[in-house]
Amino acid sequence: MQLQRLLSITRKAVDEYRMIQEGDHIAVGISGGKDSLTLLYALHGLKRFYPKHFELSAVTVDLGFPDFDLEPVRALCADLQVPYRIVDSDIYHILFDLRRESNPCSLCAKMRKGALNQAVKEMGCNKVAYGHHMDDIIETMLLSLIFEGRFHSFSPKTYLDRMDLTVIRPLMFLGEADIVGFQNKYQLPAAEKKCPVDGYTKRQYAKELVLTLNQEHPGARERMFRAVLSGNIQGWPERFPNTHRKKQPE
Ligand SMILES: Nc1ncnc2c1ncn2[C@@H]1O[C@H](COP(=O)(O)OP(=O)(O)OP(=O)(O)O)[C@@H](O)[C@H]1O
Repeated sequence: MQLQRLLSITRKAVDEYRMIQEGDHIAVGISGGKDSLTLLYALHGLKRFYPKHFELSAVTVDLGFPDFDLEPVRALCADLQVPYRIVDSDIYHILFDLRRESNPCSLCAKMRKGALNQAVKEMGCNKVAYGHHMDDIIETMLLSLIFEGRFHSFSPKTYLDRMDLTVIRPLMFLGEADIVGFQNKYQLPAAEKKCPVDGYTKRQYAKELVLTLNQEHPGARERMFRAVLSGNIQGWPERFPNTHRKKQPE
């Protein structure tokens, strides 16, 4: 995928869900993986021509995984002239050495988000951007259906009251395959994942389920995504379709 296409699809999400306002300071949450590095490129590119001016920073909560090297990410941020902060944490040590958790994902996410939001606030940002994409949204919807008995997925834009911080997900219209294509084309320095439970999670199960459903019923993946968009899911903001590239009110 070309940078131009990435920017166009990102802009569609940003416009239609009014993710960015004049004067925003947005922190990109960087895990080191392909999604968040693609997001960094997307927002860095958008910043150059988007009519609403915003500041961009980047932050990683270092979970403390052995041999996890963030130097290439640091170099990329320096190259793009995006201020970058690494926050050290003991999350790996707590989960895998002390507690020996067999299902560490939800506790890990909770601790990581706490540390990330705190750092973002300290950096003076009012928004934090996550690299979640279309397939993440579909998989989360399926997991919610199967395990919680409700039609739900995370929202494109969420205001966190207690933190006075807004979470945005500008890659929501981008499929994972497009991100892999972008990563390969632009040689993104994605850090190798070291998580012991990778590949054995419920999310992996949902990923494989979507793949199978889509193979057996071509187009099912897109139809599920459309259902999410039009599903009046609790907590989702109003969508302004086709406002893409049209002038928006302040
Ligand atoms: N350690 C972290 N520090 C900062 N931000 C993070 C961290 N981990 C995750 N994030 C943010 O949360 C998003 C979703 O996290 P998740 O663990 O689902 O990532 P992922 O799907 O593996 O994406 P990626 O390819 O970016 O690792 C990431 O895209 C990123 O924006």
